[in-house]
Amino acid sequence: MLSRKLRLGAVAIVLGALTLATQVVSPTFQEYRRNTRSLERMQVFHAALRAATLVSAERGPGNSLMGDDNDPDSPYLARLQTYRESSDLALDELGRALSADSDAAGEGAPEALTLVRQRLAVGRREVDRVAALPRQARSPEQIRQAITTMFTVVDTLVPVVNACGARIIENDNKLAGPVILARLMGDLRENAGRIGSLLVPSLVTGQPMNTAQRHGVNRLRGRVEQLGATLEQHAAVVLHDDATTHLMEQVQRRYFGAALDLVDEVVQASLAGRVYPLTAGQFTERIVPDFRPLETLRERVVVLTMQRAVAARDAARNSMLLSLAAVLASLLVLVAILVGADRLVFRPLLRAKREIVELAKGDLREVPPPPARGREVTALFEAIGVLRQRQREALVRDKERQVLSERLRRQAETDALTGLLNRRALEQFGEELSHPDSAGMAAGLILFDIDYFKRINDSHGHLAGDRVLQEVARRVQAMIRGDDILVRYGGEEFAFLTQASPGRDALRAKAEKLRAELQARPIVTEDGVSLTVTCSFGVAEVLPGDGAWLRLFQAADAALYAAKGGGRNRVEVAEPIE
Ligand SMILES: Nc1nc2c(ncn2[C@@H]2O[C@H](COP(=O)(O)OP(=O)(O)OP(=O)(O)O)[C@@H](O)[C@H]2O)c(=O)[nH]1
Repeated sequence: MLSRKLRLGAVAIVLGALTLATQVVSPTFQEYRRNTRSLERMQVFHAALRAATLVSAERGPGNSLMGDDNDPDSPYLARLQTYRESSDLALDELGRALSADSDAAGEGAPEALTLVRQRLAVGRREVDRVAALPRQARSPEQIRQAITTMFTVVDTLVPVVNACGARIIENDNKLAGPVILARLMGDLRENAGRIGSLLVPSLVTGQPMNTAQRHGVNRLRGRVEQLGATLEQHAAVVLHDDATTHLMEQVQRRYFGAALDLVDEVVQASLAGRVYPLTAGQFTERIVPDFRPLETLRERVVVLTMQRAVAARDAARNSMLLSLAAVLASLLVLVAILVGADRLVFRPLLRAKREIVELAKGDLREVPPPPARGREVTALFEAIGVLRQRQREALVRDKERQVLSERLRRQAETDALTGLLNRRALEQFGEELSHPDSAGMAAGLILFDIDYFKRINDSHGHLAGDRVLQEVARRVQAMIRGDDILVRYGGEEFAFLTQASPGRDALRAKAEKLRAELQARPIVTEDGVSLTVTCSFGVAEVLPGDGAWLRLFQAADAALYAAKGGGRNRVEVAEPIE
Protein backbone atom coordinates (compact mmCIF):
# COMPACT_ATOMS: atom_id res chain seq x y z
CA MET A 1 0.00 0.00 0.00
CA LEU A 2 2.71 2.40 1.08
CA SER A 3 4.97 1.51 -1.84
CA ARG A 4 2.03 2.04 -4.23
CA LYS A 5 1.49 5.50 -2.77
CA LEU A 6 5.19 6.25 -3.08
CA ARG A 7 5.17 5.12 -6.69
CA LEU A 8 2.10 7.25 -7.47
CA GLY A 9 3.79 10.21 -5.76
CA ALA A 10 6.92 9.72 -7.86
CA VAL A 11 4.87 9.54 -11.07
CA ALA A 12 3.04 12.77 -10.06
CA ILE A 13 6.37 14.52 -9.41
CA VAL A 14 7.81 13.42 -12.77
CA LEU A 15 4.60 14.49 -14.59
CA GLY A 16 4.68 17.87 -12.86
CA ALA A 17 8.33 18.31 -13.80
CA LEU A 18 7.53 17.39 -17.41
CA THR A 19 4.75 19.99 -17.50
CA LEU A 20 7.12 22.63 -16.16
CA ALA A 21 9.76 21.51 -18.66
CA THR A 22 7.27 21.93 -21.51
CA GLN A 23 6.52 25.47 -20.27
CA VAL A 24 10.24 26.25 -20.31
CA VAL A 25 11.08 24.73 -23.70
CA SER A 26 7.87 25.71 -25.51
CA PRO A 27 8.58 29.49 -25.95
CA THR A 28 12.07 28.86 -27.36
CA PHE A 29 10.66 26.21 -29.67
CA GLN A 30 7.94 28.63 -30.89
CA GLU A 31 10.60 31.28 -31.43
CA TYR A 32 12.72 28.82 -33.42
CA ARG A 33 9.74 27.82 -35.57
CA ARG A 34 8.73 31.41 -36.18
CA ASN A 35 12.24 32.35 -37.30
CA THR A 36 12.53 29.28 -39.51
CA ARG A 37 9.21 30.16 -41.14
CA SER A 38 10.30 33.82 -41.52
CA LEU A 39 13.42 32.71 -43.31
CA GLU A 40 11.52 30.41 -45.66
CA ARG A 41 9.00 33.15 -46.44
CA MET A 42 11.79 35.71 -46.92
CA GLN A 43 13.33 33.39 -49.51
CA VAL A 44 10.02 33.18 -51.39
CA PHE A 45 9.60 36.97 -51.12
CA HIS A 46 13.13 37.44 -52.41
CA ALA A 47 12.39 35.24 -55.42
CA ALA A 48 9.16 37.19 -56.07
CA LEU A 49 10.93 40.57 -55.91
CA ARG A 50 13.64 39.31 -58.21
CA ALA A 51 11.11 38.01 -60.72
CA ALA A 52 9.19 41.33 -60.62
CA THR A 53 12.41 43.31 -61.16
CA LEU A 54 13.53 41.14 -64.08
CA VAL A 55 10.11 41.16 -65.77
CA SER A 56 10.08 44.94 -65.35
CA ALA A 57 13.68 45.24 -66.62
CA GLU A 58 12.77 43.23 -69.71
CA ARG A 59 10.81 46.28 -70.94
CA GLY A 60 14.08 48.24 -71.33
CA PRO A 61 15.63 46.27 -74.26
CA GLY A 62 12.08 45.70 -75.62
CA ASN A 63 11.52 49.44 -75.80
CA SER A 64 14.98 49.96 -77.33
CA LEU A 65 14.26 47.32 -79.96
CA MET A 66 10.91 48.92 -80.84
CA GLY A 67 12.75 52.24 -81.30
CA ASP A 68 15.51 50.69 -83.42
CA ASP A 69 15.76 49.90 -87.14
CA ASN A 70 14.54 46.51 -88.16
CA ASP A 71 18.05 45.07 -88.07
CA PRO A 72 18.58 41.32 -87.46
CA ASP A 73 22.04 42.15 -86.02
CA SER A 74 20.67 44.75 -83.59
CA PRO A 75 22.45 44.52 -80.21
CA TYR A 76 19.03 45.14 -78.57
CA LEU A 77 17.76 41.88 -80.00
CA ALA A 78 20.48 39.86 -78.26
CA ARG A 79 20.04 41.85 -75.04
CA LEU A 80 16.27 41.36 -75.08
CA GLN A 81 16.84 37.64 -75.50
CA THR A 82 19.19 37.57 -72.49
CA TYR A 83 16.73 39.60 -70.37
CA ARG A 84 13.83 37.36 -71.33
CA GLU A 85 15.84 34.26 -70.37
CA SER A 86 16.71 35.85 -67.03
CA SER A 87 13.10 36.72 -66.26
CA ASP A 88 11.98 33.21 -67.32
CA LEU A 89 14.55 31.69 -64.96
CA ALA A 90 13.43 34.00 -62.14
CA LEU A 91 9.77 33.08 -62.74
CA ASP A 92 10.69 29.36 -62.74
CA GLU A 93 12.51 29.81 -59.45
CA LEU A 94 9.56 31.71 -57.98
CA GLY A 95 7.23 28.94 -59.20
CA ARG A 96 9.32 26.33 -57.37
CA ALA A 97 9.46 28.44 -54.20
CA LEU A 98 5.71 29.04 -54.25
CA SER A 99 4.81 25.39 -54.76
CA ALA A 100 7.11 24.44 -51.84
CA ASP A 101 5.26 26.95 -49.62
CA SER A 102 1.94 25.35 -48.65
CA ASP A 103 0.45 28.66 -47.39
CA ALA A 104 1.22 30.42 -50.68
CA ALA A 105 -0.25 27.49 -52.61
CA GLY A 106 -3.39 27.77 -50.47
CA GLU A 107 -3.73 31.45 -51.36
CA GLY A 108 -3.70 30.69 -55.10
CA ALA A 109 -0.19 32.06 -55.81
CA PRO A 110 0.74 29.31 -58.35
CA GLU A 111 -2.41 30.10 -60.39
CA ALA A 112 -1.53 33.84 -60.31
CA LEU A 113 1.94 32.97 -61.58
CA THR A 114 0.49 30.98 -64.49
CA LEU A 115 -1.52 34.08 -65.41
CA VAL A 116 1.70 36.15 -65.25
CA ARG A 117 3.38 33.76 -67.68
CA GLN A 118 0.41 33.88 -70.05
CA ARG A 119 0.34 37.68 -70.00
CA LEU A 120 4.10 37.80 -70.42
CA ALA A 121 3.82 35.60 -73.52
CA VAL A 122 1.15 37.96 -74.90
CA GLY A 123 3.28 41.05 -74.10
CA ARG A 124 6.35 39.55 -75.73
CA ARG A 125 4.36 38.67 -78.85
CA GLU A 126 3.17 42.29 -79.02
CA VAL A 127 6.72 43.66 -78.66
CA ASP A 128 8.03 41.21 -81.28
CA ARG A 129 5.17 42.09 -83.63
CA VAL A 130 5.89 45.84 -83.39
CA ALA A 131 9.66 45.30 -83.65
CA ALA A 132 9.14 43.19 -86.80
CA LEU A 133 7.48 46.14 -88.58
CA PRO A 134 9.64 48.60 -90.59
CA ARG A 135 10.47 51.49 -88.30
CA GLN A 136 8.37 54.03 -90.23
CA ALA A 137 5.38 51.69 -90.13
CA ARG A 138 5.28 51.61 -86.28
CA SER A 139 2.62 53.91 -84.94
CA PRO A 140 2.88 55.43 -81.38
CA GLU A 141 -0.39 53.64 -80.65
CA GLN A 142 1.05 50.22 -81.51
CA ILE A 143 4.13 50.89 -79.41
CA ARG A 144 2.00 52.14 -76.47
CA GLN A 145 -0.15 49.04 -76.81
CA ALA A 146 2.88 46.72 -76.65
CA ILE A 147 4.28 48.61 -73.64
CA THR A 148 0.91 48.61 -71.82
CA THR A 149 0.64 44.85 -72.32
CA MET A 150 4.03 44.50 -70.65
CA PHE A 151 2.82 46.75 -67.81
CA THR A 152 -0.08 44.35 -67.13
CA VAL A 153 2.44 41.53 -66.66
CA VAL A 154 4.00 43.42 -63.74
CA ASP A 155 0.53 44.45 -62.51
CA THR A 156 -0.37 40.75 -62.35
CA LEU A 157 2.86 39.87 -60.55
CA VAL A 158 2.66 42.66 -57.94
CA PRO A 159 -0.20 41.03 -55.92
CA VAL A 160 1.91 37.83 -55.72
CA VAL A 161 4.86 39.85 -54.39
CA ASN A 162 2.61 41.68 -51.93
CA ALA A 163 1.05 38.43 -50.70
CA CYS A 164 4.55 36.98 -50.09
CA GLY A 165 5.42 40.11 -48.08
CA ALA A 166 2.15 39.93 -46.13
CA ARG A 167 2.85 36.30 -45.16
CA ILE A 168 6.19 37.37 -43.65
CA ILE A 169 4.55 40.16 -41.61
CA GLU A 170 1.74 37.84 -40.53
CA ASN A 171 4.35 35.39 -39.19
CA ASP A 172 6.51 38.03 -37.51
CA ASN A 173 5.40 41.67 -37.48
CA LYS A 174 8.93 42.78 -36.52
CA LEU A 175 9.80 42.18 -40.18
CA ALA A 176 7.17 44.66 -41.42
CA GLY A 177 9.81 47.45 -41.77
CA PRO A 178 12.18 45.70 -44.19
CA VAL A 179 9.31 44.12 -46.14
CA ILE A 180 7.59 47.47 -46.71
CA LEU A 181 10.92 49.06 -47.57
CA ALA A 182 11.69 46.37 -50.17
CA ARG A 183 8.23 46.75 -51.70
CA LEU A 184 8.61 50.53 -51.73
CA MET A 185 11.82 50.26 -53.68
CA GLY A 186 10.20 47.80 -56.10
CA ASP A 187 7.41 50.33 -56.67
CA LEU A 188 9.94 53.11 -57.23
CA ARG A 189 11.82 51.01 -59.76
CA GLU A 190 8.59 50.08 -61.54
CA ASN A 191 7.20 53.62 -61.62
CA ALA A 192 10.40 55.15 -62.94
CA GLY A 193 10.53 52.41 -65.57
CA ARG A 194 6.96 53.21 -66.53
CA ILE A 195 7.75 56.92 -66.95
CA GLY A 196 10.50 55.92 -69.38
CA SER A 197 8.15 53.56 -71.17
CA LEU A 198 5.57 56.35 -71.55
CA LEU A 199 8.21 58.49 -73.31
CA VAL A 200 9.33 55.72 -75.67
CA PRO A 201 6.51 56.04 -78.29
CA SER A 202 7.33 59.73 -78.75
CA LEU A 203 11.07 59.05 -78.85
CA VAL A 204 10.54 56.34 -81.47
CA THR A 205 8.26 58.39 -83.71
CA GLY A 206 9.82 61.81 -82.94
CA GLN A 207 6.36 63.18 -82.28
CA PRO A 208 5.54 65.32 -79.20
CA MET A 209 3.73 63.67 -76.32
CA ASN A 210 -0.02 63.82 -76.41
CA THR A 211 -2.06 65.02 -73.43
CA ALA A 212 -2.67 61.50 -72.05
CA GLN A 213 1.07 60.80 -72.12
CA ARG A 214 1.84 64.07 -70.33
CA HIS A 215 -0.74 63.38 -67.69
CA GLY A 216 0.57 59.89 -67.28
CA VAL A 217 4.15 61.13 -66.86
CA ASN A 218 3.06 63.82 -64.35
CA ARG A 219 1.07 61.33 -62.33
CA LEU A 220 3.96 58.90 -62.18
CA ARG A 221 6.41 61.67 -61.28
CA GLY A 222 4.23 62.75 -58.41
CA ARG A 223 3.97 59.18 -57.18
CA VAL A 224 7.73 58.69 -57.45
CA GLU A 225 8.34 61.79 -55.31
CA GLN A 226 5.83 60.59 -52.75
CA LEU A 227 7.45 57.17 -52.60
CA GLY A 228 10.87 58.83 -52.43
CA ALA A 229 9.91 60.74 -49.26
CA THR A 230 8.53 57.59 -47.62
CA LEU A 231 11.67 55.67 -48.61
CA GLU A 232 13.93 58.21 -46.93
CA GLN A 233 12.04 57.95 -43.66
CA HIS A 234 11.78 54.15 -43.72
CA ALA A 235 15.35 53.42 -44.78
CA ALA A 236 16.71 55.47 -41.88
CA VAL A 237 14.59 53.46 -39.42
CA VAL A 238 15.14 49.99 -40.86
CA LEU A 239 18.80 50.12 -41.86
CA HIS A 240 21.26 52.60 -40.47
CA ASP A 241 24.74 51.40 -41.37
CA ASP A 242 27.35 53.16 -43.51
CA ALA A 243 26.83 50.97 -46.57
CA THR A 244 23.10 51.76 -46.57
CA THR A 245 23.74 55.48 -46.14
CA HIS A 246 26.14 55.33 -49.05
CA LEU A 247 23.62 53.47 -51.22
CA MET A 248 20.87 55.95 -50.25
CA GLU A 249 23.12 58.80 -51.40
CA GLN A 250 23.62 57.04 -54.70
CA VAL A 251 19.86 56.52 -55.05
CA GLN A 252 19.33 60.23 -54.41
CA ARG A 253 22.00 61.24 -56.87
CA ARG A 254 21.36 58.79 -59.68
CA TYR A 255 17.71 57.76 -59.43
CA PHE A 256 16.10 60.92 -58.08
CA GLY A 257 18.81 63.08 -59.71
CA ALA A 258 20.22 61.93 -63.06
CA ALA A 259 17.38 59.58 -64.09
CA LEU A 260 14.54 62.00 -63.37
CA ASP A 261 16.53 64.90 -64.86
CA LEU A 262 16.77 62.92 -68.11
CA VAL A 263 12.99 62.37 -68.03
CA ASP A 264 12.45 66.10 -67.48
CA GLU A 265 14.79 66.90 -70.36
CA VAL A 266 12.76 64.74 -72.75
CA VAL A 267 9.47 66.13 -71.43
CA GLN A 268 10.75 69.72 -71.86
CA ALA A 269 11.87 68.96 -75.43
CA SER A 270 8.44 67.52 -76.19
CA LEU A 271 6.65 70.53 -74.69
CA ALA A 272 8.88 72.98 -76.57
CA GLY A 273 8.37 71.01 -79.81
CA ARG A 274 12.11 70.50 -80.10
CA VAL A 275 13.80 67.51 -81.68
CA TYR A 276 14.42 64.88 -79.00
CA PRO A 277 18.02 64.90 -77.87
CA LEU A 278 18.30 61.08 -78.00
CA THR A 279 16.70 57.96 -79.46
CA ALA A 280 14.57 55.48 -77.51
CA GLY A 281 17.54 53.09 -77.34
CA GLN A 282 19.93 55.80 -76.11
CA PHE A 283 17.33 56.95 -73.59
CA THR A 284 17.02 53.41 -72.21
CA GLU A 285 20.79 52.93 -72.21
CA ARG A 286 21.22 56.06 -70.09
CA ILE A 287 18.33 55.79 -67.71
CA VAL A 288 18.39 52.07 -66.78
CA PRO A 289 21.86 52.14 -65.12
CA ASP A 290 20.58 54.92 -62.81
CA PHE A 291 17.97 52.51 -61.45
CA ARG A 292 20.72 50.16 -60.26
CA PRO A 293 21.53 51.78 -56.85
CA LEU A 294 17.84 51.38 -56.02
CA GLU A 295 17.96 47.68 -56.96
CA THR A 296 21.22 47.21 -55.05
CA LEU A 297 19.74 48.89 -51.99
CA ARG A 298 16.66 46.71 -52.15
CA GLU A 299 18.78 43.58 -52.55
CA ARG A 300 20.80 44.66 -49.53
CA VAL A 301 17.66 45.19 -47.46
CA VAL A 302 16.37 41.71 -48.32
CA VAL A 303 19.71 39.93 -47.88
CA LEU A 304 20.46 41.66 -44.56
CA THR A 305 16.98 40.84 -43.28
CA MET A 306 17.49 37.21 -44.28
CA GLN A 307 20.86 37.16 -42.54
CA ARG A 308 19.21 38.53 -39.41
CA ALA A 309 16.50 35.87 -39.69
CA VAL A 310 19.20 33.19 -39.96
CA ALA A 311 20.97 34.61 -36.90
CA ALA A 312 17.69 34.84 -34.96
CA ARG A 313 16.77 31.28 -35.97
CA ASP A 314 20.18 29.96 -34.91
CA ALA A 315 20.02 31.87 -31.61
CA ALA A 316 16.52 30.49 -30.97
CA ARG A 317 17.73 26.98 -31.83
CA ASN A 318 20.71 27.30 -29.48
CA SER A 319 18.49 28.66 -26.75
CA MET A 320 16.01 25.83 -27.35
CA LEU A 321 18.78 23.21 -27.25
CA LEU A 322 20.19 24.79 -24.09
CA SER A 323 16.74 24.79 -22.43
CA LEU A 324 16.20 21.19 -23.56
CA ALA A 325 19.58 20.12 -22.18
CA ALA A 326 18.88 21.91 -18.87
CA VAL A 327 15.41 20.39 -18.67
CA LEU A 328 16.71 16.90 -19.51
CA ALA A 329 19.51 17.22 -16.97
CA SER A 330 17.00 18.38 -14.31
CA LEU A 331 14.68 15.50 -15.15
CA LEU A 332 17.55 13.03 -14.97
CA VAL A 333 18.62 14.39 -11.58
CA LEU A 334 15.00 14.22 -10.39
CA VAL A 335 14.61 10.62 -11.56
CA ALA A 336 17.98 9.73 -10.01
CA ILE A 337 16.87 11.27 -6.70
CA LEU A 338 13.57 9.38 -6.80
CA VAL A 339 15.23 6.08 -7.75
CA GLY A 340 17.92 6.67 -5.10
CA ALA A 341 15.32 7.52 -2.45
CA ASP A 342 13.36 4.43 -3.45
CA ARG A 343 16.38 2.11 -3.30
CA LEU A 344 18.22 3.69 -0.39
CA VAL A 345 15.34 4.77 1.85
CA PHE A 346 11.83 3.63 0.96
CA ARG A 347 12.52 0.01 0.03
CA PRO A 348 14.81 -0.61 3.05
CA LEU A 349 12.16 1.03 5.29
CA LEU A 350 9.43 -1.18 3.86
CA ARG A 351 11.61 -4.22 4.33
CA ALA A 352 12.44 -3.16 7.88
CA LYS A 353 8.70 -2.74 8.52
CA ARG A 354 8.04 -6.27 7.19
CA GLU A 355 10.82 -7.75 9.32
CA ILE A 356 9.57 -5.99 12.47
CA VAL A 357 5.98 -7.16 11.79
CA GLU A 358 7.29 -10.74 11.34
CA LEU A 359 9.23 -10.41 14.59
CA ALA A 360 6.11 -9.18 16.36
CA LYS A 361 4.24 -12.21 15.02
CA GLY A 362 6.97 -14.40 16.49
CA ASP A 363 8.63 -15.43 13.25
CA LEU A 364 12.28 -15.56 14.32
CA ARG A 365 13.64 -17.29 11.22
CA GLU A 366 16.96 -16.03 9.90
CA VAL A 367 16.52 -13.71 6.86
CA PRO A 368 19.17 -13.02 4.22
CA PRO A 369 21.03 -9.77 4.95
CA PRO A 370 19.80 -6.70 3.00
CA PRO A 371 21.99 -5.40 0.17
CA ALA A 372 24.62 -2.93 1.40
CA ARG A 373 23.06 0.57 1.78
CA GLY A 374 23.84 3.74 3.66
CA ARG A 375 25.11 3.89 7.25
CA GLU A 376 21.71 4.65 8.79
CA VAL A 377 19.95 1.82 6.95
CA THR A 378 22.73 -0.63 7.86
CA ALA A 379 22.41 0.43 11.52
CA LEU A 380 18.63 -0.07 11.31
CA PHE A 381 18.98 -3.66 10.04
CA GLU A 382 21.70 -4.39 12.59
CA ALA A 383 19.28 -3.23 15.31
CA ILE A 384 16.55 -5.49 13.87
CA GLY A 385 19.10 -8.35 13.86
CA VAL A 386 19.90 -7.68 17.55
CA LEU A 387 16.17 -7.58 18.31
CA ARG A 388 15.69 -10.92 16.53
CA GLN A 389 18.63 -12.45 18.44
CA ARG A 390 17.25 -11.23 21.80
CA GLN A 391 13.82 -12.56 20.94
CA ARG A 392 15.38 -15.93 20.14
CA GLU A 393 17.28 -15.97 23.44
CA ALA A 394 14.13 -14.99 25.31
CA LEU A 395 12.30 -17.82 23.56
CA VAL A 396 14.99 -20.30 24.59
CA ARG A 397 14.78 -19.02 28.18
CA ASP A 398 10.98 -19.37 28.07
CA LYS A 399 11.26 -22.95 26.92
CA GLU A 400 13.81 -23.76 29.64
CA ARG A 401 11.50 -22.16 32.20
CA GLN A 402 8.59 -24.20 30.92
CA VAL A 403 10.59 -27.44 31.13
CA LEU A 404 11.68 -26.54 34.62
CA SER A 405 8.24 -25.71 35.86
CA GLU A 406 6.88 -28.88 34.26
CA ARG A 407 9.53 -30.84 36.06
CA LEU A 408 8.67 -29.11 39.35
CA ARG A 409 5.01 -29.77 38.76
CA ARG A 410 5.71 -33.42 38.16
CA GLN A 411 7.93 -33.56 41.19
CA ALA A 412 5.15 -32.04 43.29
CA GLU A 413 2.77 -34.69 42.02
CA THR A 414 5.20 -37.58 42.26
CA ASP A 415 5.90 -39.86 45.17
CA ALA A 416 9.65 -39.93 45.75
CA LEU A 417 9.85 -43.51 46.99
CA THR A 418 7.87 -45.33 44.31
CA GLY A 419 7.89 -42.83 41.46
CA LEU A 420 4.10 -43.08 41.31
CA LEU A 421 1.78 -40.05 41.31
CA ASN A 422 1.00 -38.86 44.83
CA ARG A 423 -2.15 -37.84 46.68
CA ARG A 424 -2.02 -34.33 45.25
CA ALA A 425 -2.26 -35.69 41.68
CA LEU A 426 -5.16 -37.93 42.75
CA GLU A 427 -6.98 -34.92 44.15
CA GLN A 428 -6.55 -33.11 40.87
CA PHE A 429 -8.14 -35.97 38.99
CA GLY A 430 -10.84 -35.95 41.62
CA GLU A 431 -11.51 -32.23 41.02
CA GLU A 432 -11.86 -32.77 37.31
CA LEU A 433 -14.29 -35.62 37.92
CA SER A 434 -16.32 -33.47 40.30
CA HIS A 435 -16.54 -30.47 38.05
CA PRO A 436 -20.21 -29.63 37.58
CA ASP A 437 -19.77 -29.51 33.80
CA SER A 438 -18.07 -32.93 33.64
CA ALA A 439 -19.93 -35.56 31.70
CA GLY A 440 -19.25 -38.81 29.89
CA MET A 441 -18.39 -42.32 30.95
CA ALA A 442 -18.34 -43.54 34.56
CA ALA A 443 -15.01 -43.47 36.42
CA GLY A 444 -13.78 -46.53 38.34
CA LEU A 445 -11.61 -46.53 41.49
CA ILE A 446 -9.79 -49.46 43.12
CA LEU A 447 -8.28 -48.58 46.50
CA PHE A 448 -5.91 -51.19 47.93
CA ASP A 449 -3.81 -51.44 51.06
CA ILE A 450 -0.98 -53.84 52.03
CA ASP A 451 -2.12 -56.18 54.75
CA TYR A 452 -0.27 -56.00 58.10
CA PHE A 453 2.40 -53.80 56.70
CA LYS A 454 3.31 -52.52 60.12
CA ARG A 455 4.55 -56.01 60.95
CA ILE A 456 6.96 -55.98 58.00
CA ASN A 457 8.43 -52.74 59.23
CA ASP A 458 8.55 -53.96 62.69
CA SER A 459 10.02 -57.35 61.83
CA HIS A 460 12.38 -56.53 59.00
CA GLY A 461 13.00 -52.86 59.34
CA HIS A 462 11.84 -49.75 57.60
CA LEU A 463 14.08 -50.32 54.55
CA ALA A 464 12.51 -53.70 53.97
CA GLY A 465 9.12 -51.97 54.25
CA ASP A 466 10.27 -49.44 51.60
CA ARG A 467 11.42 -52.26 49.36
CA VAL A 468 7.98 -53.90 49.62
CA LEU A 469 6.24 -50.60 48.80
CA GLN A 470 8.46 -50.14 45.74
CA GLU A 471 7.91 -53.68 44.47
CA VAL A 472 4.12 -53.49 44.94
CA ALA A 473 4.13 -50.24 43.01
CA ARG A 474 6.31 -51.70 40.23
CA ARG A 475 4.17 -54.81 39.80
CA VAL A 476 0.85 -52.94 39.71
CA GLN A 477 2.30 -50.24 37.43
CA ALA A 478 3.32 -52.99 35.02
CA MET A 479 -0.32 -54.02 34.79
CA ILE A 480 -1.63 -50.51 34.05
CA ARG A 481 -3.00 -49.92 30.48
CA GLY A 482 -3.98 -46.86 28.51
CA ASP A 483 -5.09 -43.77 30.43
CA ASP A 484 -5.42 -45.61 33.76
CA ILE A 485 -3.31 -44.16 36.56
CA LEU A 486 -1.79 -45.55 39.72
CA VAL A 487 -1.34 -43.37 42.80
CA ARG A 488 0.26 -43.95 46.21
CA TYR A 489 -2.01 -41.81 48.33
CA GLY A 490 -0.96 -42.91 51.82
CA GLY A 491 1.79 -44.92 53.57
CA GLU A 492 0.89 -48.37 52.23
CA GLU A 493 -2.30 -47.28 50.45
CA PHE A 494 -2.63 -47.23 46.67
CA ALA A 495 -5.35 -46.15 44.28
CA PHE A 496 -5.99 -47.40 40.78
CA LEU A 497 -8.14 -44.96 38.81
CA THR A 498 -9.70 -45.52 35.40
CA GLN A 499 -11.51 -42.64 33.73
CA ALA A 500 -13.39 -44.99 31.42
CA SER A 501 -14.79 -47.62 33.70
CA PRO A 502 -15.35 -51.02 32.05
CA GLY A 503 -18.15 -51.70 34.65
CA ARG A 504 -18.14 -52.90 38.22
CA ASP A 505 -17.65 -56.57 37.32
CA ALA A 506 -14.69 -55.82 35.13
CA LEU A 507 -13.27 -53.59 37.91
CA ARG A 508 -13.66 -56.41 40.34
CA ALA A 509 -11.89 -58.79 37.93
CA LYS A 510 -9.09 -56.26 37.55
CA ALA A 511 -8.74 -55.99 41.35
CA GLU A 512 -8.73 -59.77 41.65
CA LYS A 513 -6.01 -59.96 39.04
CA LEU A 514 -3.89 -57.44 40.94
CA ARG A 515 -4.46 -59.21 44.19
CA ALA A 516 -3.45 -62.56 42.71
CA GLU A 517 -0.36 -61.08 41.05
CA LEU A 518 0.89 -59.49 44.29
CA GLN A 519 0.34 -62.64 46.31
CA ALA A 520 1.71 -64.99 43.70
CA ARG A 521 5.43 -64.16 44.07
CA PRO A 522 7.16 -63.23 47.32
CA ILE A 523 9.12 -59.99 47.53
CA VAL A 524 12.81 -60.41 48.36
CA THR A 525 14.34 -57.67 50.57
CA GLU A 526 17.90 -56.44 50.22
CA ASP A 527 18.82 -58.65 53.11
CA GLY A 528 17.59 -61.61 51.10
CA VAL A 529 14.43 -62.11 53.15
CA SER A 530 11.56 -63.41 51.07
CA LEU A 531 8.22 -61.93 52.04
CA THR A 532 4.80 -62.88 50.76
CA VAL A 533 2.61 -59.82 50.65
CA THR A 534 -1.18 -59.61 50.26
CA CYS A 535 -3.45 -56.64 49.77
CA SER A 536 -7.09 -55.85 50.37
CA PHE A 537 -9.15 -54.10 47.63
CA GLY A 538 -12.19 -51.81 47.67
CA VAL A 539 -13.87 -51.15 44.31
CA ALA A 540 -16.40 -48.46 43.30
CA GLU A 541 -17.73 -46.74 40.18
CA VAL A 542 -19.37 -43.32 39.69
CA LEU A 543 -20.62 -41.06 36.87
CA PRO A 544 -18.77 -37.73 36.64
CA GLY A 545 -20.43 -34.62 38.02
CA ASP A 546 -20.73 -32.40 41.02
CA GLY A 547 -19.39 -34.19 44.19
CA ALA A 548 -18.69 -37.39 42.24
CA TRP A 549 -15.14 -37.77 43.53
CA LEU A 550 -16.06 -37.64 47.18
CA ARG A 551 -18.83 -40.18 46.66
CA LEU A 552 -16.55 -42.44 44.67
CA PHE A 553 -13.68 -42.25 47.15
CA GLN A 554 -15.92 -42.81 50.16
CA ALA A 555 -17.59 -45.79 48.47
CA ALA A 556 -14.25 -47.40 47.49
CA ASP A 557 -12.81 -46.67 50.93
CA ALA A 558 -15.83 -48.25 52.58
CA ALA A 559 -15.43 -51.32 50.34
CA LEU A 560 -11.73 -51.51 51.29
CA TYR A 561 -12.66 -51.24 54.93
CA ALA A 562 -15.11 -54.04 54.37
CA ALA A 563 -12.38 -56.15 52.69
CA LYS A 564 -10.08 -55.59 55.70
CA GLY A 565 -12.91 -56.39 58.00
CA GLY A 566 -13.79 -59.44 55.96
CA GLY A 567 -10.41 -60.99 56.60
CA ARG A 568 -8.06 -59.14 54.24
CA ASN A 569 -6.48 -60.36 50.95
CA ARG A 570 -9.82 -59.97 49.22
CA VAL A 571 -11.81 -57.70 46.98
CA GLU A 572 -15.01 -55.91 47.96
CA VAL A 573 -17.15 -53.99 45.46
CA ALA A 574 -19.29 -51.09 46.63
CA GLU A 575 -22.98 -50.88 45.77
CA PRO A 576 -23.69 -48.68 42.72
CA ILE A 577 -23.58 -45.01 43.69
CA GLU A 578 -26.69 -42.92 43.05
N1 LIG B 1 8.68 -48.59 55.63
C1 LIG B 1 7.73 -47.74 55.59
N2 LIG B 1 6.69 -47.82 56.41
C2 LIG B 1 5.69 -46.93 56.35
C3 LIG B 1 5.74 -45.90 55.40
N3 LIG B 1 4.61 -45.16 55.52
C4 LIG B 1 3.87 -45.71 56.54
N4 LIG B 1 4.55 -46.79 57.02
C5 LIG B 1 4.11 -47.64 58.06
O1 LIG B 1 2.99 -48.39 57.65
C6 LIG B 1 2.32 -48.87 58.83
C7 LIG B 1 0.85 -48.88 58.70
O2 LIG B 1 0.28 -49.67 59.67
P1 LIG B 1 -1.21 -49.78 59.94
O3 LIG B 1 -1.88 -48.54 59.50
O4 LIG B 1 -1.41 -50.12 61.29
O5 LIG B 1 -1.76 -50.99 59.06
P2 LIG B 1 -1.33 -52.48 58.94
O6 LIG B 1 -0.20 -52.78 59.78
O7 LIG B 1 -0.96 -52.71 57.41
O8 LIG B 1 -2.59 -53.20 59.22
P3 LIG B 1 -3.85 -53.43 58.39
O9 LIG B 1 -3.88 -52.31 57.36
O10 LIG B 1 -4.98 -53.26 59.23
O11 LIG B 1 -3.68 -54.65 57.66
C8 LIG B 1 2.85 -47.96 59.93
O12 LIG B 1 3.67 -48.75 60.79
C9 LIG B 1 3.66 -46.91 59.26
O13 LIG B 1 4.79 -46.53 60.06
C10 LIG B 1 6.85 -45.79 54.53
O14 LIG B 1 6.97 -44.93 53.68
N5 LIG B 1 7.80 -46.75 54.68
